[in-house]
Amino acid sequence: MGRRTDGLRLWHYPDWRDGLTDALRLSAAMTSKFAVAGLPSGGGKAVVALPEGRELDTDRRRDVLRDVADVIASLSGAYATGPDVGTSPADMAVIGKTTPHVFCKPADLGGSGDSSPHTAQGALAALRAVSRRLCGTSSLGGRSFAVIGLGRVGAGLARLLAAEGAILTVTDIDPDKQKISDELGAVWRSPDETLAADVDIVVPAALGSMLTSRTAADLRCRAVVGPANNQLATPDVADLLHQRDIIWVPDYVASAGGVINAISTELHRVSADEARARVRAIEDTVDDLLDTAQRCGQTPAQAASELARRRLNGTSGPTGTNHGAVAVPGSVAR
Ligand SMILES: NC(=O)c1ccc[n+]([C@@H]2O[C@H](COP(=O)([O-])OP(=O)(O)OC[C@H]3O[C@@H](n4cnc5c(N)ncnc54)[C@H](O)[C@@H]3O)[C@@H](O)[C@H]2O)c1
Ligand SMILES: CC(C)[C@H](N)C(=O)O
Repeated sequence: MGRRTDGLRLWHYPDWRDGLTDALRLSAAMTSKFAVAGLPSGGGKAVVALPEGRELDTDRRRDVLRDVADVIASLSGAYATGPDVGTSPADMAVIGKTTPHVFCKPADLGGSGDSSPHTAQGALAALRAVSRRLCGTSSLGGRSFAVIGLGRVGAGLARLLAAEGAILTVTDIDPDKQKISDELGAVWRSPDETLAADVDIVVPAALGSMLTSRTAADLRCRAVVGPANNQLATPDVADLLHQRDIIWVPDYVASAGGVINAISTELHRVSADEARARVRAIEDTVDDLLDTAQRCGQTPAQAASELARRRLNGTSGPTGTNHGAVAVPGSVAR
C-alpha cells in the first residue's frame, strides 16, 4: 500500500457520516494535489466530526487527538497527517507523542511548523499567474480581490495582498475577524455578498462546496482562485464557470504551498530557500495549465485533471491512484 499524506480536520458536522463524506472528497483531492505538485504520496485526510454546537475543552481536545494518534499509529506509516481546518502545529505535537507519522510539528520539536503561511504564498503565486492572464502583469497592486474566510491561510493571504496594494473585500462567519478587515483597510461584507462582489478575483479561503450552480450564476468576478480545498459543490460547476468566461484554477493546484513546503523540508530535507522556490513555482504550474487549457480547448479543471492522471499513471511506488480517509466519528468527542 502506498503512503498517503495530509491534514487532520476537526470541524462540526450535522452527522458523523457527513464528516466521512468530507474526508473521502478531501482525500481524493489530495491525491490530485500531490500528483500535480510532483510529490511522491497518495492523498489522505483525517476528519474528527464534532456534533454541531459541541466545543472541546483542553482535556477533551487532548483525548480526541490521542485517539486520532492511535488510529494513525495503527496504520503503520501508510498514512501521515498534518494540520487542516481546526488543527494547528501544537495539535501535531500532541499526535507526535504517540506516532512519528505527523508533519508540521512546531520547529522546536523538529517539524516544519505552521503550513498556512506557505499555503498563502502558494495561493499568491497562483493569483500572480491569473493576474498576468487577465491584466498582462503579475503585479497585484490596484487589483481587486474578495477573500472569503479569514482563518490562518485567508488572513495571511489577505495581509500579503494588502501589502502589495490590492483592493480588498473580505468576510468570515466569525464576526471577530472584522478586526482583521479594519486593520487591512478592507471592506467587510457578508459571505454571500463577498462571493458575488464585483472584483477581479474571488479568493475562497474557507470551507468547501461554496461554488454551486446557483452561486456560480451570481458571480461578478473574472476569476476564482484560492486556497480552500474542494471549492466546487459538484464537478460540473467548473464548466459553468468556463462558459461564463470566469477562470477557475483548481483548488488542489492553488492550495499546494503548505504540503510542498512540509514535504520539501521534512522529507526531502531541502533548504528553506529551495522550499520557498518550490512553493513559488506554483505560478509556473498555473501558467502552464492555463496555456494547455487554451491550446487544447479545455477548461483549466480538465487540463489539471489530465495532468494529475498522467502523473499517477506514469508513476509507480508510493504515488498511486489510491487515496485514503480516516474519519473519527463524533462519538469520541461526545
Ligand atoms: N492550513 C493550510 O496550510 C491549508 C493548506 C491547504 C488548503 N487549506 C484549506 O484552506 C482553507 C482554510 O484553511 P485554514 O487552515 O485557514 O482554516 P481555519 O480554520 O484557520 O480558517 C477557516 C476560516 O473560514 C471561516 N469560515 C468557515 N465557513 C465560512 C463561510 N461559510 N464563510 C466565510 N468564512 C467561513 C472560519 O470562521 C475560519 O475563520 C480550508 O479549506 C483548508 O482545507 C489549508
Ligand atoms: C498543509 C496540508 C496539511 C493542508 N491541510 C492541505 O490541505 O494541503
